Amino acid sequence: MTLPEGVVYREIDGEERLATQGATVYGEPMEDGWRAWDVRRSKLGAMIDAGMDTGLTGDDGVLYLGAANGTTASHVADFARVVYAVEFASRPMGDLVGVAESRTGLFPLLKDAHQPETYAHIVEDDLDAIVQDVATRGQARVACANRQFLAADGRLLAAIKARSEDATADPESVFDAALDELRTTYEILDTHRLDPHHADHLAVVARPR
Ligand SMILES: C[S@@+](CC[C@H](N)C(=O)[O-])C[C@H]1O[C@@H](n2cnc3c(N)ncnc32)[C@H](O)[C@@H]1O
Repeated sequence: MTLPEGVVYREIDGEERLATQGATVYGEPMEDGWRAWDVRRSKLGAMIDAGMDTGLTGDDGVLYLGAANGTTASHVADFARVVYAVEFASRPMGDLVGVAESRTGLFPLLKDAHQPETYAHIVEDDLDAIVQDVATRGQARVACANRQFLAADGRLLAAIKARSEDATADPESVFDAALDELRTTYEILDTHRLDPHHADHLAVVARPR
């Protein structure tokens, strides 16, 4: 497995953990400036830990959709060149702004990921990756609407939460429908169920068509 530069496995508190270097954010164990990246609390962390090829190399340009209070976005900002972190709820945004204070490449944007035109003047083009974890209805639609920011060889790294689309439907049929919609805009490179840490979530790696 190739980890992005700036992401390592190392022993923290006597346990081999995925880790990045930066200021603490959510009370995660730390050692020598390295922060344990809790894969139970981070879908991208779980994707990397599962050995998925994310295409991230370190020093990446990233658009993060659904940044919440910055648990995962902070780890990405520890190794990426720039992270545009979109979140539409004001409460987690307050925390995210605090997280960005110690990370010069992290730009919190209080925006709706369904409306990329409202941040297209801020976010640069030709980004290396879109990390998406919006856990809301229309997850494939969000990914397709934001494709414009990706470089031709960029990667969509999305976590699709079945229950956010339909709480009663069989997750597999929800995932099939989401993948079909994604295929209108992306070529699917890999998928992986994130159970048990993230129940009924499908991780997707894709590139623009
Ligand atoms: C599961 S949480 C994200 C957790 C975060 N990715 C992490 O690992 O630290 C989903 C977040 O997406 C946000 N969200 C949902 N729909 C959104 C939208 N249309 N635009 C922006 N943010 C959205 C929610 O407010 C919530 O904070």
